[in-house]
Parts: sequence; C-alpha cells; structure tokens
Amino acid sequence: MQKYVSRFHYLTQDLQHKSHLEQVITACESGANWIQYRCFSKTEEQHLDELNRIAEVCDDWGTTLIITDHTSLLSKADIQGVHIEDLSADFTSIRKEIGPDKTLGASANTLDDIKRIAASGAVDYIGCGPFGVTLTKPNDYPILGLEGYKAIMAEMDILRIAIPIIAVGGITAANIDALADMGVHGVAVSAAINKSDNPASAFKEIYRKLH
Ligand SMILES: Cc1ncc(COP(=O)(O)OP(=O)(O)O)c(N)n1
Ligand SMILES: Cc1ncsc1CCOP(=O)(O)O
Ligand SMILES: [Mg+2]
Repeated sequence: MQKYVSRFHYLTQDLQHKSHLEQVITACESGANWIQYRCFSKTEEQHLDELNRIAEVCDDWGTTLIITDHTSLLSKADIQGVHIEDLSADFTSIRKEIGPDKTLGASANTLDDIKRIAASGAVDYIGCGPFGVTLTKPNDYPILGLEGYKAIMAEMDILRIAIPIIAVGGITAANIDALADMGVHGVAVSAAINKSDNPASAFKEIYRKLH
C-alpha cells in the first residue's frame, strides 16, 4: 500500500533549553504536517510519557507523528509510524511486527543502501544523507552534496526504484530550491530550525520554499 509521505519532515532534538514537547508545539503552530520525535536522552518510561503528550498536540493539529527507533512504542501511543536509523535493520521483520498501516522510514547513505531497502518492499520512504555538515548526528559517512543526490536520483530512475527520498543532514532554507531541482521528494530538517534564534520563523521560511 502506497502511503502519503510529507515533503517536509521536521525532527525534534535533545536540547538544553527547550523540551521536545515545546519544539513540537512551535512546529505545529508554524504549520508542520509531519514531525519525527527524535529523542535519545530519556528512559523508556519518560520517553513514553513525553510521547503521549506530544501525540495529543499532534492529534489536535492533525500532524503526522513518527518516532525514531523505538518500534515498541508504536502500539502504546497515538503515532503513525517509526523511522529506523539502523542501516542494517531487518525491515521485512519490522514490517511484520508493526503491521501494514504504520509508516516505516529507513536511513541510507548510498545507492546500495537504497537498493537493499527498496528491495525489501517494506519501507515507505528513505532518509538519505548527509547532505552537508551536521553536528546533530556526526558520523563518518561522506557528504553527498547536490551532486550526490543528482547521481542517486539518476540511478534510481534507471533502476525504476520509486521510493520517496528525503534529503537529510545540514540542510538550511538556502538549500531547499537546489535540492528540489535534484528530484528528491522532500527534506528532513532539525538544527537549522531548533538552533535558530527564531525557530518558528526558520520553520516557516523552509515551509514556504517547499509549498
Ligand atoms: C527523515 C530521516 N532521515 C534520516 C534520519 C536518520 O538518519 P541517520 O541514520 O541518523 O543518518 P546517518 O546515520 O545515515 O547519517 C532520520 N532520523 N529521519
Ligand atoms: C537524523 C540525522 N541524521 C543525519 S543528520 C540528522 C538530523 C538532521 O540533521 P540537521 O540537524 O543537520 O538538520
Ligand atoms: Mg544511520
């Protein structure tokens, strides 16, 4: 079953000065239709508690809520899907576990990752990056840049792989037009919004470029 996948994935992050719930409220008030709750600083109990509060806000605003990694929480809160960051995850098993209706996202860095994930037939979209330098999730993967996405999209076209690609990592409003020209389905953004002096305005700037 093909599912709706937003062109703008807003990701919360662990911050000293603003809770995930506060970040979600700002995003919803700014027009978010898709939020990924990406939290690595809480116990399972705290995580579920905050998730339920966030889910209430998202329900009020009609915003799709995705959780990062914690597949087991899918059945415990009013959320619509899970994004798995483990590149080597068994997506066929995860799909069996979560059932057909929940949205399942995966991460990729290369065309080979995308081929493998797409071949599982279990995943609804792929977050592919990093586009640029990011401190949110530092790793050793090579930066793709615009040319990287161009090459990946061209190869996917040849191979007739149609899964939506979401560019991620180091994206700011200044990159949106060029990334859209590369043919990606959408973008995922965290720091450029959350660490901005004015997150609501940073969110809206990106939103306007995508809509
Ligand atoms: C939409 C979306 N895309 C990607 C990620 C996570 O990507 P991640 O696995 O952290 O990136 P690399 O490790 O591959 O650089 C996400 N959470 N959401
Ligand atoms: C989940 C994830 N993986 C690579 S970057 C990132 C988070 C988003 O990056 P940024 O904070 O730079 O927008
Ligand atoms: Mg990863």
